[in-house]
Amino acid sequence: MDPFHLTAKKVLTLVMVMDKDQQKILLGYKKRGFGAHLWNGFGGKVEPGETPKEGALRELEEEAGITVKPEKLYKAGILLFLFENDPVGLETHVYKAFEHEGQIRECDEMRPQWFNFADIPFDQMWEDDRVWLPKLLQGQDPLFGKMYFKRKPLDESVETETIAVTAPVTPVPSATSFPVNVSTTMTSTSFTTTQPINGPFAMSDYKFEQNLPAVPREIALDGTIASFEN
Ligand SMILES: Nc1ncnc2c1[nH]c(=O)n2[C@H]1C[C@H](O)[C@@H](COP(=O)(O)OP(=O)(O)OP(=O)(O)O)O1
Repeated sequence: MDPFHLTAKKVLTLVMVMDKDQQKILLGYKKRGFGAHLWNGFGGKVEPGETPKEGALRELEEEAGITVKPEKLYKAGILLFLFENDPVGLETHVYKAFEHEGQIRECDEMRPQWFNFADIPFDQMWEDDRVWLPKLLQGQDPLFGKMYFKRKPLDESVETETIAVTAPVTPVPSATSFPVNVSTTMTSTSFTTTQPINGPFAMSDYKFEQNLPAVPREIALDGTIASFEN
C-alpha cells in the first residue's frame, strides 16, 4: 500500500505579503496549533461556502490585521502536502500580495514580522519553504507541487532545552524544633523540555510540475490536475 495514498484532502490557504521596493516579506510566528513555533505566511482552512481566495483574505485579516484588495491578491500556486500513512492531504492555495491596507497587528495565533529577503529564517520554517519560497521571491510562480513528509523519529527530531526554574522554598519546621524562625530560601531546579526541530515532520521528497498552461484549480485525489483557474 502506498503510504502516501490519499482518500481525502483539506483545502487551506497561505498568503505571502511582500514589499518589492524594500525586498522584505511579512511572516508570522505561529504561537499555537499546527505548525506552532514556525514562521510562515498567513492562512488556514477554507470554510464551507468560501472560495480559497475569500478564505485567504479572511485569514490574512484575522492573523495579521491587514486587508488586501481582492484584485491585488494573486494566485501563486498550489502545494499539496502529503503525510506518510495519513490519507488526508493538505491542498494549500498560495497567494501573493505586494500592497496591503491597515495596521499590522499581533493576534493570539500569530506574531507578524517583516524579514529581508536575504534573512528569511528557513531553519525555523516548514522544510518545504526553502524549496518553493525562493522561486516565489524570484517571480518563478505559479508553483504547483507535491511535498511528501515523513514523521521524524523522536530521537532525531528533538532538541532538548534545559530550563532552570528558581522557586522559593519554605522549610517546614519539625515539631521538635518548633517554634523557629521560618526563613525562605531560594533554590533552583531544572527540567528538560523537548521541542521538535522544524516541526514534527521531515520532508522526504518533493515534485514540481512546471510549465502548466494555467494555475490549477485543484489537485485531484489521484494526483492529477482536475481543472484550471484562468
Ligand atoms: N508544509 C507546509 N509548508 C508551508 N505552509 C504550510 C505547511 N503545512 C501547512 O499547513 N502550512 C500552512 C497552511 C496554512 O496557512 C497553515 C495551517 O493552517 P491552520 O492553522 O491549520 O488553519 P486555521 O484555520 O488557522 O486553524 P485553526 O487553528 O483555526 O483550527 O499552515
